[in-house]
This record gives sequence, C-alpha cells and structure tokens, in this order.
Amino acid sequence: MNTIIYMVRHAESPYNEGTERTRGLTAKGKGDVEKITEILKEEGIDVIISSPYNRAILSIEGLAQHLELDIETFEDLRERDFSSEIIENLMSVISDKFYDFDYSLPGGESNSECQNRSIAVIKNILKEHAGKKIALGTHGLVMTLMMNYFDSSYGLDFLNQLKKPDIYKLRFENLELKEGIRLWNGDV
Ligand SMILES: O=C(O)[C@@H](CO)OP(=O)(O)O
Repeated sequence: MNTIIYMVRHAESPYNEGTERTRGLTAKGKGDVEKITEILKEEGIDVIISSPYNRAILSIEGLAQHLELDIETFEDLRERDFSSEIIENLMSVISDKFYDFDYSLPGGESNSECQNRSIAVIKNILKEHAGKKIALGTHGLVMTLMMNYFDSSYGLDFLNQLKKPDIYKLRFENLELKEGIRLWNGDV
C-alpha cells in the first residue's frame, strides 16, 4: 500500500539566536507560503502534521486553511537540538561532523538521537495513516536525517542543496521508501 509524505522544509525565517521555537517568516517567506499552497493543494492531502516550531507550522498553514484541515504537531519532529550554548560557526560544525552520528555539542543532541526520536514519529504516522497522503512541516537537518534513515544517499550534499522552502514527495510502500521526488521548482 502506498503512503505519501510531503516533506515541506519551512520558508525563510529571520535567524535570531534563542528564538528557535517562536520565530516566524520573513516577507519573502510569507510570499513563498502561497507557492507551497499552490503546489500542494491539488495533491489530495488527507492529513497535515508539523514540527512544533512556528516557522514550520506557518509554512503549511495556508495549505491547512485551504483544505480545512487541522495541523497536528509532534514535539519529536522539532529540529535537532544543536546546543544549549551559542556556538560560533554552528553550520560549519554541523557540516564537518555530519557523518559522526554520535557527535553532540554541549547541551545538544547528536544526529543519531535526533534521527531516532523523529523516526519513531514517522513510523507511527506511516502505520496510523497507511494509504493516505500526509503533508509534514519540517526543517533542513531533521528532514535530512529522517530521509537518511530510509535511504542513506540523503546525506550532507542533500542537506546543503535544500532551499527554504523546499518540498519533497516521498512514496512509501509500508515502511519502505520507494521514491523521492522534488516538487519545489527551486526558483529561490
Ligand atoms: O532556522 C532556520 O531558518 C534554518 C537554520 O539555518 O533552518 P532549519 O529550521 O531548517 O534548521
């Protein structure tokens, strides 16, 4: 049985230290939310799920309103907890250590911990909504780690080429990922 998950990496968000959970979208990001809705509104989506972080929810809110669906959030779909401290060059550290899945920064979690907790949610979604089409509001790194669990070719290069926003349509047969197609047209 085919189950489809549309991974929607959030639109552009103003980066402010310490506001991981609450920061919203830039003007450009808000404009791109309309494009996300346009791309997904005719796909026949049944269920909308999201990371609990505002920028992810806001990126699929237009779609939820259009389809008159609620957005269900799961704490364990949040972006990787990077560190409790301010880390200089955070993104280059994350890149350098990407394949060291047990590496964590002070007060943060490793790729492995982030992958395990997010995949537990994805497996439940695939079982509970088997045969359905699910849109999922997400973030660059946790999205890459979720996809990497099913297909290890989704790694650092994949993460680095992701846009804000971006959309990938993933086709699962039961718990196996069979196909991943990019739907965002990349005009950003
Ligand atoms: O916060 C953001 O805008 C970034 C970090 O560069 O993305 P994500 O939430 O996908 O980690």
